[in-house]
Amino acid sequence: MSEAVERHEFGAEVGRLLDLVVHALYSDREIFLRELVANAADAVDRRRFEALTGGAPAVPEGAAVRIIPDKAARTITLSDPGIGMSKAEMAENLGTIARSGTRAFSQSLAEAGPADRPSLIGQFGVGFYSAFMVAERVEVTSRRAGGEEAWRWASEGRGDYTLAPAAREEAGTDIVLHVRPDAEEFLEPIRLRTIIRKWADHITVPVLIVQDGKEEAANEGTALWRKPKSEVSEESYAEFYQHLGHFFDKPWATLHWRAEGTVDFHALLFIPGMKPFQPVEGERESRVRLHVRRMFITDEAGLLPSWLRFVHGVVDTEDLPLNVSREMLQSTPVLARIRRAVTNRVLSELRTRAKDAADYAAFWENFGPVLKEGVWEDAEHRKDLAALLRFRSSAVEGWTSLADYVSRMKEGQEAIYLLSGETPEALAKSPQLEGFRARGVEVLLLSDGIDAFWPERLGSFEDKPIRSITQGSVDLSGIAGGEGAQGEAADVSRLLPLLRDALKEEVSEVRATDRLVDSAVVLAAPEHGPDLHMQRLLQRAGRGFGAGLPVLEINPRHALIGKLAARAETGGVEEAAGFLLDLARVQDGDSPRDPAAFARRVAEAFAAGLG
Ligand SMILES: Nc1ncnc2c1ncn2[C@@H]1O[C@H](COP(=O)(O)OP(=O)(O)OP(=O)(O)O)[C@@H](O)[C@H]1O
Repeated sequence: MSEAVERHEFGAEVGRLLDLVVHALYSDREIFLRELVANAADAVDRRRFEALTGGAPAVPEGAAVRIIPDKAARTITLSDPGIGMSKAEMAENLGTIARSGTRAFSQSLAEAGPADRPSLIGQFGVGFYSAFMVAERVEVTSRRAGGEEAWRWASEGRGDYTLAPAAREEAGTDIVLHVRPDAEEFLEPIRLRTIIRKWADHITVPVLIVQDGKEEAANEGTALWRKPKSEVSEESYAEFYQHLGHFFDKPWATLHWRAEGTVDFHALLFIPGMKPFQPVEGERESRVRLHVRRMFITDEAGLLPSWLRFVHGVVDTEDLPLNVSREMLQSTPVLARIRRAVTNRVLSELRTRAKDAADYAAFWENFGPVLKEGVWEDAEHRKDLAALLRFRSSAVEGWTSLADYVSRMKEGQEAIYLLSGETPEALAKSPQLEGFRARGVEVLLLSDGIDAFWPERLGSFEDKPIRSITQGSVDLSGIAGGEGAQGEAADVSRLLPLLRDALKEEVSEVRATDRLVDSAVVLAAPEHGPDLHMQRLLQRAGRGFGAGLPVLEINPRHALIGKLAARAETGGVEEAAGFLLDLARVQDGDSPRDPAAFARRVAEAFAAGLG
């Protein structure tokens, strides 16, 4: 080994990951080619874009990814004139795992069925390592576009890799795979061509297989989105969709159209039929790809608002110059027009599909929470989005819409009521619902994180105000039908001031309520300001201070309150006051202020009850 060769350990997780990739995906080994060709084509696209913006020398005429199998040497070489990698980039990109750890990957691998496994490689950004499924040694020689030196990275896929100075005339990357004895099938040009056809046909950079000095195109490279709809089969759409987003199912919706007029573009968009393994919530920006006259420009043009970031696809326009710069992408009215058109088209598709409740539910369960973000942050589309929302409800099974809720509202009911919290199961059992149930008034049950936020922004639907039932006092007396709370109400006029006094540090008000039936107490939020769920979120974020104190509501028809009201004459309700507050907290899924003391008291009471 020459002195210039540096030996490096892999980042801590790489070794284990390599092992996982090589063994778990053995039967899908052919995807190594898809991954390496996709990386090479990406590198060409990236160089093209950097050249436009002045950073890198232009991509040479006739740029292509070349695959060169050599039976005698038992190697496969992939060569691309792309952006290349500097020494530091090689160490970073090929020696560590940037995006996600081994644990997340192996967990997903364990959960996924065999058919789904190949797509995980792409989703976790570990495609390069799939080379070791077929190679016992991998050498990567690369020269960064704009750089002077070339470096060679080499590894046998065990604990370490080496980096050494190398030579390469032009910018780009060569990857040499020393094929394992059990993977010789991949030295056959025919086998390679079949794999490219299957996995990489849509790659717009030409992919050539080189044999005996002759080059043969392996991919069709037609831009699928520019073909007329009638010429594209469902399978081609599905393949392209799978290739784009590393999916393995069928898209829930395929939108393929050509816009002509004020702005000219082709678009092919997919709404996935499944949630990606990487939570959508993590990534905020739309990754729809922008092409100009077929050529890939960027996937960071924000072609859709972030609340539609689950949509994948391509928009290809004639109306931008090929040398569009980053600054221009931000300011050009052409893109603003495309954005508007594309957003509206997706919304109209959702509206149409929402007419079939079962079909729409499949979409809603995957991406509903993301769509709700739009109600919160996008004033322009808020109204449209409100009609697309779906909810669990205290009155009906399955999903329901705001329009359906309004159609079921009772005579005299003024508002759309909702309750938000952590899980649908806990919400359905909440004592907050008792009075509403007794009067037959429906309440929408919301359990996504974003639900604490958007209802306030929407404010109303079809002129009916939207109200959280944990906020302020709720007056249900004007609603027709349902008798509400039964039984005699105790006189709590003496009890209330005593409770207020005992709890003055902890609640802003204590009052009688008729919204309870079986429970003795319940907490509510003050009329103005955040509702209870929001208060809890604020508290957890360490911002409870601004949230204000809750209101304690007591049920004068409950035996416990009746007995305390009688005791109020003689005093001694301070201790009971704390207990009532704890009781209300526990009902909402919070901890009592002193859990041990609370538990002791409940045990004593239970024992007394046993006689
Ligand atoms: N031929 C290449 N030319 C330039 N850079 C490359 C090349 N191949 C790989 N890289 C770099 O190495 C990184 C790691 O590649 P890998 O396939 O493991 O993950 P990824 O490409 O980030 O993920 P995904 O394949 O899911 O998009 C790439 O992001 C890229 O920066």
